[in-house]
Amino acid sequence: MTIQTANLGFPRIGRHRELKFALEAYWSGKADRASLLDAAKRLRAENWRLQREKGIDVIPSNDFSLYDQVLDTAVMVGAVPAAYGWTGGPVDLDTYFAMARGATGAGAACGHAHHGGGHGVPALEMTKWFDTNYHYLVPELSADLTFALTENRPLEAFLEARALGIHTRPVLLGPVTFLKLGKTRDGSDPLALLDRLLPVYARILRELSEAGADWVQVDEPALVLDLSGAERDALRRAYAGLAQAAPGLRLLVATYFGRLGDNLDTALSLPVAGLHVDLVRAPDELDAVVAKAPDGLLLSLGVIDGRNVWRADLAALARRLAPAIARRGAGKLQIAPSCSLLHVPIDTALETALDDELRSWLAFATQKLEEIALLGRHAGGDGDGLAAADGAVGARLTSVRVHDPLVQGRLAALDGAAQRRHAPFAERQAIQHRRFGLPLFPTTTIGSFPQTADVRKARAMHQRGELSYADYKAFLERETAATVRWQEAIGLDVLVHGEFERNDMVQYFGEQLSGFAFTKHAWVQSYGSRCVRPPVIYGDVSRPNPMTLEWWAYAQSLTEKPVKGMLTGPVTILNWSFVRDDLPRETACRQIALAIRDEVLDLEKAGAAMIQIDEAALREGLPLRRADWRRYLDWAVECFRICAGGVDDATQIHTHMCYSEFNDIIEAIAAMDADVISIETSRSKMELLDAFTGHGYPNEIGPGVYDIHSPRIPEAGEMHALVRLARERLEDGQLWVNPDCGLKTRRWEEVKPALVNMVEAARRLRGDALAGTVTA
Ligand SMILES: Nc1nc2c(c(=O)[nH]1)N[C@@H](CNc1ccc(C(=O)N[C@@H](CCC(=O)N[C@@H](CCC(=O)N[C@@H](CCC(=O)O)C(=O)O)C(=O)O)C(=O)O)cc1)CN2
Ligand code: MET
Ligand SMILES: [Zn+2]
Repeated sequence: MTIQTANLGFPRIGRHRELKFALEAYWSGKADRASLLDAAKRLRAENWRLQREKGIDVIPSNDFSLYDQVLDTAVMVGAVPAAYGWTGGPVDLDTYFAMARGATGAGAACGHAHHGGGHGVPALEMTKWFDTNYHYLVPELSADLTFALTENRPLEAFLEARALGIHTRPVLLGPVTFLKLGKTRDGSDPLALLDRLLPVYARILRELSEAGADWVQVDEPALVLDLSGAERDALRRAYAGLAQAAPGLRLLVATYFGRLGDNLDTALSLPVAGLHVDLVRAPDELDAVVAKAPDGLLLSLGVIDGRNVWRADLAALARRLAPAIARRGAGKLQIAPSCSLLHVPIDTALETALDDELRSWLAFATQKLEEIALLGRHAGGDGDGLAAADGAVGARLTSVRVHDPLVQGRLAALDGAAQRRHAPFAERQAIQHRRFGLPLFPTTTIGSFPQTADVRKARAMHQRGELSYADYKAFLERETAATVRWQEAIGLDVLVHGEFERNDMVQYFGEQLSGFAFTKHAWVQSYGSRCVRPPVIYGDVSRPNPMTLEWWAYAQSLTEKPVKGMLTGPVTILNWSFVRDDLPRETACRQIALAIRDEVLDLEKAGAAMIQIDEAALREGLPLRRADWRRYLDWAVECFRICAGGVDDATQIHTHMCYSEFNDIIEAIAAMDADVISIETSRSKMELLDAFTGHGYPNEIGPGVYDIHSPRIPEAGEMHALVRLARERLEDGQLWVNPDCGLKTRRWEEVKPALVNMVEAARRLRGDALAGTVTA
């Protein structure tokens, strides 16, 4: 028995990151508009052909984007804020990129900044797409916004595919999720705009139908979130309207990233022709969905994991699906990935440096298409035809490479003591203040300094064997030394080594830990043209050798000032890696925590007096449903404490978090008990600090005063004013002065004057404090 197969979306960056290079060439003025659009068109064609070749019956279109699909939707419906100077009609490319990345006064796209735009227009705010490491641009809405169709992009994509002989199912971001992801400047409810938005969607659907589309995929991942009654009503109202938009056109509502849970009845009651469910995140929902779905509803079963890289156990899946098929009939079902394949790399075949065994365990987007096709052909059977394909799955679970008795023993012996610093914070603080003798408002940075083209080039040459390790190391030492001297010269109080040796704050550690595999070409889009290669955790994790020690020691040897040891924390490493599916996440995280603890203790032994453990992704890893928060936060905080718990009271533990909102989780942040936390606050004008004030947060805090996502250089006066706002909320003795985040994506020309100004701001603050001019 065969079942129809479908895909929800394919990575758009390109096998060799063609889109990244085309975008960056365009932004830098090295290539023109036509060559960018041409590169994009070639990528779309390549993706459609691949999906057809692999045997996918239902192929998506309009899953491509030059920058971000949420931005595309905003632009399509005319949600372009006045600041961008758009006056109607199709939104041109430079306005589009100005919304994505900001623009300088001349109206040209700015340097390599992704975000923020000097004197011209700032970019839209950017934030995490659900619980992924993909970032979308936040639609800026207002109560008086009138929507208008600027250009029917889904229609263009549909016609483009048809010209290649491929009949596609266009993808739209659903109106309710779109509004829910947006923000209104006036604080009004974005969903109040729904009735004005629906006619635009209706017109898009009508035009698609007239052009010959028979199905449209409408993504409503909001259905896996905690929804209010009003939000559920909005969904019902939206689809009651859209279902009437075009006679004969069928809508499939796609949900993903979690269980429907208490939204299941709402989802099943929408007057649409199809519903997609994520059966990887919510395997237990299959029975309920099948039992409750109205007879005529097409169910798209998301059984191939769109968020992870492991080969699926197809025989087991076929067996699991058999009862559903028997009950509903193959004609009313589709086999699909759990979500768009945007979040996985493109093809394992490029990973020629991985050993064959490991590679045989992996499925990237291309292999997932094959899995979907295979399952579609054999579903409903006894799985016999699939047994051969699954050899790799069994081999992985039992492989000796995966299991390390030493790690397991260490984990079993772990008790609460590992997590406890000796003295409470107040006592540690006194000891540390005596040890360091820092001034009030000590200045520091978050870790990385500019990753210039030269630094990346040297690393690439070293990897290709064109630069010896000795020469590469000497090069990095020169960069590090120059950066340490410069920090000293401008009068920063606490220095960093600059992270020049790191390709990425997660991958760098993944490459040195046992139990991790790393890839050469397995890029995944993070935002716009920026990509990451998430390491793959396949086995028990340990740290065979120190990972950062020599870089820290080298930097510290050059100065009397404290240089922070710089580590990425276990929760962030976990959240930004592909993780094992044969072990609970929290267990994998504890293993990483023990490895980082080893590094912390080695750094301390070598003399590091301050050690920063970055947990940039701790807040972002928060489960989508509030009911799941407590459990996650408990083990996430425990893991951080395992890293930090072994050090002396005189050793100062720092942590850093960015893009974070803390109100909901401030108690967990306090429970981490880092001596100093640096956070992103400059754009929110210190409002973020209210969370810390309201709860009487006792430890030290460095609220970011320099928005590193923008090429703009802040004045000393502005930063001084920001810290004055912070002083209204916190004690002087608690406050540090630092940027929002690392400086790796910035240029030296921006960083140098900005940090000089930051040091000047701290000097003025010390003057204020002496003069007692500001009440604390
Ligand atoms: N993992 C992760 N997630 C994160 C962040 C982060 O820093 N890391 N920050 C937040 C924002 N996300 C970000 C994601 C990526 C980048 C970023 O800068 N990515 C770089 C790649 C970084 C990298 O891995 N660099 C490698 C490889 C560089 C490269 O492309 N080399 C060329 C060759 C270059 C040459 O020959 O000159 C090649 O391989 O083709 C290196 O430096 O070694 C990019 O897309 O350009 C920044 C922020 C949230 N999530
Ligand atoms: N230490 C890291 C850096 O400065 C922290 C970055 S958080 C995304 O780059
Ligand atoms: Zn950061």
